[in-house]
Amino acid sequence: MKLLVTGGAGYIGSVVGAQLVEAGHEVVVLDDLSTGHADAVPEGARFVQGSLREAAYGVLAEGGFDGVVHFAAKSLVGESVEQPALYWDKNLGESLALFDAMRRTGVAKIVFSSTAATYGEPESTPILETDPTRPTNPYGATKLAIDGVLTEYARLHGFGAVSLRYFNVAGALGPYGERHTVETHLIPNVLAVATGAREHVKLFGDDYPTEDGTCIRDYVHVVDLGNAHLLALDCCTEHEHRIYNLGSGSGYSVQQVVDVCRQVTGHPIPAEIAPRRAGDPAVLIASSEKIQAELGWRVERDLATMVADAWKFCQ
Ligand SMILES: NC(=O)c1ccc[n+]([C@@H]2O[C@H](COP(=O)([O-])OP(=O)(O)OC[C@H]3O[C@@H](n4cnc5c(N)ncnc54)[C@H](O)[C@@H]3O)[C@@H](O)[C@H]2O)c1
Ligand SMILES: O=c1ccn([C@@H]2O[C@H](COP(=O)(O)OP(=O)(O)O[C@H]3O[C@H](CO)[C@H](O)[C@H](O)[C@H]3O)[C@@H](O)[C@H]2O)c(=O)[nH]1
Repeated sequence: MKLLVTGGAGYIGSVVGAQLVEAGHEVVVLDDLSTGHADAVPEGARFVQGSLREAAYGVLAEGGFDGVVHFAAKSLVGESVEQPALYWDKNLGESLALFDAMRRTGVAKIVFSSTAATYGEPESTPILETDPTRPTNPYGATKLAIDGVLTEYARLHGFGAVSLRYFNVAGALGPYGERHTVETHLIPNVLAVATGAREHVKLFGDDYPTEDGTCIRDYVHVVDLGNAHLLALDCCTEHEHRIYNLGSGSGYSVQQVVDVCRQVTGHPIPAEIAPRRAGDPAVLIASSEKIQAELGWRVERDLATMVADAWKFCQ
């Protein structure tokens, strides 16, 4: 397939872009480099620098595209609370420009990066796709709105769309990995202590109603996540919008993640208990049974592998 990969200079887009190239697809990356890096664009992909609003139509109008894999977004929860209008404009507004460009150029197939943040604070775990969606921050609200637009565009314009709701993505694929200038994610922050870039890691809260008092999350290896995209591309069916959770179904506490990082790196990684981070749910675990049953997706890499691969990447 000839695919437009938006956000292919970012963390997940560069890894999955590399997997798409490896699988034999022709990949064109569109990225404005707002949080990505030009040298992260996967080898073998063509790179167009620009925003979705400025450049998506021009690229798709070249012709020959079979589909779009849409990673481009702003995704810092705290920033979204401080600047909600920026998130509505950049996430929903720019996605609408992309979908309009697809409609005008007759490209109907799309796989979209949705998020666990669309669910908000869960009533029960593991979280099912049919559970209530009550985002607790503008980031999650913009992603939920884009999911809603895709449902309508499938019905009204014949899009064949798949939204993948990622839980906590971690790990790397060789030279492609996570290097955000503003890093909020746990594993890269913990590993930054082992590389010497930070003195210690802060653990945000140890008084949650969990066994060790720290938050529990469901981590999924970015390569397993990429495999789900390959399967999703093959199941995009006109007039249909499917939504799948992507997680491992297992939860690890912040404290357990730090312990795995200590084992993998052999570094003591000093940690300091800090106040809770606003808006963090105590436990987020996905049920990924739907994508397993319908597409045959399987998790093949465990937390130690995610940490080991991220560690190789950041050394
Ligand atoms: N990292 C996670 O754990 C996680 C979890 C759930 C969902 N997601 C979603 O996955 C996607 C990728 O996340 P990531 O961690 O790789 O983020 P990232 O910031 O590393 O990558 C996003 C890329 O999109 C580009 N971009 C942003 N807005 C753009 C625009 N309007 N036009 C063109 N390019 C633009 C950025 O420059 C960057 O290269 C995002 O949609 C994010 O919301 C990530
Ligand atoms: O330096 C840090 C960083 C994180 N944490 C804790 O580690 C856990 C995981 O935090 P991350 O920031 O790595 O991930 P989140 O669970 O907050 O966020 C993930 O899930 C969200 C949905 O809830 C969004 O989808 C988001 O993009 C995705 O990264 C949280 O309890 C957080 O408080 C720390 O203790 N110290």
